[in-house]
Amino acid sequence: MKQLILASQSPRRKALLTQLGYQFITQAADINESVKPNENAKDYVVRLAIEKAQGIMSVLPEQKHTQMIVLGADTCVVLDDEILGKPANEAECIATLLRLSNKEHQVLTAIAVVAEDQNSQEHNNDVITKLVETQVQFKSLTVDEIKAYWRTGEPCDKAGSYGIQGIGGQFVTTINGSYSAVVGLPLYETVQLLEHVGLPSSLSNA
Ligand SMILES: Cc1cn([C@H]2C[C@H](O)[C@@H](COP(=O)(O)OP(=O)(O)OP(=O)(O)O)O2)c(=O)[nH]c1=O
Repeated sequence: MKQLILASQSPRRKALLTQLGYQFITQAADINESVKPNENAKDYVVRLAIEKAQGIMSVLPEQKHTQMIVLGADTCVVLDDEILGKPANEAECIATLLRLSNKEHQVLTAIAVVAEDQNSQEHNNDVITKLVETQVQFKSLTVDEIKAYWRTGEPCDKAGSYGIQGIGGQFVTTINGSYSAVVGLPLYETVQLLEHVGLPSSLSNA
């Protein structure tokens, strides 16, 4: 038997994985999200996705007849090679959204799947990853508009201070890439990785 665990506290990731028809449980991974010196954005999101998945795998109790499979993900917004994180307060939200205003930025989402190696005594678990990059173009924003957006409460827990799936969707003029990746979990790539570790999608006969 296999048990899938989503290493996330994000309601959006939970909803997206549910949308695919997978049975899973969630467990929030508590990791240090600071960027390492000289670490680029792509390396950063991949490292965090792996650390979230491995962090949960390392605290799971061993099950005799069940193989544990943990999925972790991380999303960040990048403008001119700079990572724009979640806003700590209104001023940071305003500063971030003014920078995104009338420009194109990148949203990077990495996913990592760690599958328990039941034959190994040393916990040599396999890790596989995917990185998805999406280009997002914003309309021009005014400070008043951004202040009103902050008051909705939507930006506070979102990378780049906006949610494309919510009220913030009206800022986006075009997107080139994966919508689900911007929200937090790329559906196509998630199925690819899960199928690779023996968890077929609900549409597969495998
Ligand atoms: C750009 C963008 C980000 N986001 C979200 C996705 C992520 O949940 C969040 C980025 O933070 P993450 O650190 O990737 O995830 P999280 O802290 O919400 O959850 P966990 O680490 O437990 O998995 O921003 C949106 O919901 N919509 C958007 O349009």
